[in-house]
Amino acid sequence: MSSSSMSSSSKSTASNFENPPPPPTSLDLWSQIVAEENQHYDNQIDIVFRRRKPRNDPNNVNSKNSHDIPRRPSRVSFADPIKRVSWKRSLSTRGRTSIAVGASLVYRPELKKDRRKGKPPTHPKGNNAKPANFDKERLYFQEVDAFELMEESPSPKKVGSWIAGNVTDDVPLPSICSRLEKWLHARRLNPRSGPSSTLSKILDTPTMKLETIYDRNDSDFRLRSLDRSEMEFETIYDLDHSSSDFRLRSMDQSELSNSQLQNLKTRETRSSNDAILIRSESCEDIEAGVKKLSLTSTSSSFDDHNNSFAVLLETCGQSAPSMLEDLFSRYSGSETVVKVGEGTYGEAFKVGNCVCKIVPFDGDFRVNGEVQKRSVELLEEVFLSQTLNQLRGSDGVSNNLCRTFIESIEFRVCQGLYDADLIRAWEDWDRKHNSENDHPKEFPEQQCYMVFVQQHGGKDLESFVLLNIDEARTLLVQVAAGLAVAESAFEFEHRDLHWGNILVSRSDDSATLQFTLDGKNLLVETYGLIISIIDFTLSRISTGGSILFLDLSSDPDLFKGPKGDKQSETYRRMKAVTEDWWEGSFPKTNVLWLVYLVDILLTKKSFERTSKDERDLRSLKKRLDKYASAKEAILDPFFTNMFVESDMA
Ligand SMILES: Nc1ncnc2c1ncn2[C@@H]1O[C@H](COP(=O)(O)OP(=O)(O)OP(=O)(O)O)[C@@H](O)[C@H]1O
Repeated sequence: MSSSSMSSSSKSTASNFENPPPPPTSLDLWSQIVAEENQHYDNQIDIVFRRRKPRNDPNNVNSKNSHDIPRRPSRVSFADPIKRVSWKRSLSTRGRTSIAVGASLVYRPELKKDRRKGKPPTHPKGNNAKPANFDKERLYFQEVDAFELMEESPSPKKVGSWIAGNVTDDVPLPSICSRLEKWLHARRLNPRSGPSSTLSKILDTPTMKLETIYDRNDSDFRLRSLDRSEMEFETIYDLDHSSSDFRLRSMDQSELSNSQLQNLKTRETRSSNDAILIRSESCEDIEAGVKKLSLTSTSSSFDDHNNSFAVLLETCGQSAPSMLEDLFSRYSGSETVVKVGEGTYGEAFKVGNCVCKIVPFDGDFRVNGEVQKRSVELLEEVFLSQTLNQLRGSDGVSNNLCRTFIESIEFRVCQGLYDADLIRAWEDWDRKHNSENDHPKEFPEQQCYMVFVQQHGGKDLESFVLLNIDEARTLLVQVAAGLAVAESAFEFEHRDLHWGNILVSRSDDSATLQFTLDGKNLLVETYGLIISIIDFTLSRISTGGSILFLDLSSDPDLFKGPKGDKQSETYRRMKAVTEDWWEGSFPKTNVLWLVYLVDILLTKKSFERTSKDERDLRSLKKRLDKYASAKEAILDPFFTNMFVESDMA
């Protein structure tokens, strides 16, 4: 990273704090608390760098063309000096984490250095970070809760200082009084105030309808304390879907693999005999939900972790993790498994007609130089993918439909070793492409994986060879129309639409593709190309009940990429547009990625084109600047000329 890019980035950060975003008007107290928390956490934060490596793909003819600009320099990770890493995404500070959960979660503090929202950390990086001090932290949260108890008890009117401006003084506060509870209460009254929370999302999300109970003595649910001897094979999260309540049952040891048993034993021992039950039930009373989650009383951070793990399992329709081998054999048939790509977190394998993206999670060691994702983060990615799946229309008639977002076929929690076929596929790919990821044979037997089974979307744009301007144009129109549809349906913003996240495949099946935008149909020419958008890690979406987003303000390095590099400039432009308030809806970010895409086509991809084609692309880029959303952009003549048919005015 050049020092000039560093300084420009820090300048932009400073100005953002001088001019805070307007919408969350009542966050003063919140900011104070976060600031105080950050002080307490400063010593625990560690920066690692999320990599998007430049590929040395010998088949990538584009890398040899005259339009190429030099690859951005890689830099060395603090975590593993052998690995190349890029400036991109130091998502060790991944923000799609609940404030509420984050405040209590310290179950692996040596790894999770900065899980809270707020200002970028100013602490020492990497190995210089000091070890966590849990006593201080415990004391701090006790103080915070004690303070709020005092504040609430005498007069509910004091809530005015906490809740956003449109909340009246006569709203009674719930008797429960942790920071989390009060925040959730405020959020219910004013859903747009304050940062969002995974936990509240789980409680709020209408599609999930779940309730979590930590009551080991509640006879209604036939739960009881398990004694030590039973803990050998207890609490396997076996959720009996045949009854209205899911019931926990003991599973026989023979039903589980050794690794599953060991892992579950470990989890349960950590939970100190608390049984966890998940019921499929609407959660109408947020306070009741909060009470039951009870983050402040008896439950430990391990409970929270186990809770999201259990919810993740339930969301995937599982009672216990599967073996990778079993999952893959369901899809592969007689075909061999082939690795098709890798990302910072995921390894993608083609199996039959699908791609399985395997993401290790919840382990307490780094993978590919990164802190592993946690159950709760995967849960949100699953929600997000499920929501985007709805655009495919399988849930019935809708006003907004498209097939541009990769289809998620199944989500599966797995555990155990990579089997021989997967190892072979991984090593084959490594020989050809020189993998930058850790060899999966190093992973322990207890390692958990989230497997996203997806439609095979083809090759990413970085390595795909475009033949002519028609292919470039259909690519642009499909991306723009897809974004417009998702924007309209779910206020969706991708926020990371670089050329590794756009997949391209050739197909003679469909000369045209239909999009439905606000009830109006439009048909676009494909010229034999089908585009699929992947990787929703940074995306923002509104599911109706909740907003899922990644708080990039806690990831300052994302904005420190090389000056002049189109991708890093796009992150910086997004930051300027959002004013670092990532929860907000800013469809302009989609337009910024369209601009990036035009730039990429002009400067990094070679295909048959005339100078008029280049002029057209350049003037499109100029016009894009004035559009506030993909929905506006799609009405540009560059795109409408590609419509074969359209109901749109
Ligand atoms: N459905 C798919 N079809 C075909 N290839 C895919 C698919 N999903 C992923 N890939 C390949 O795997 C690569 C990595 O996938 P992806 O970007 O989703 O992983 P990631 O770990 O989330 O990456 P990132 O580093 O951006 O976080 C992609 O660039 C692509 O080449």
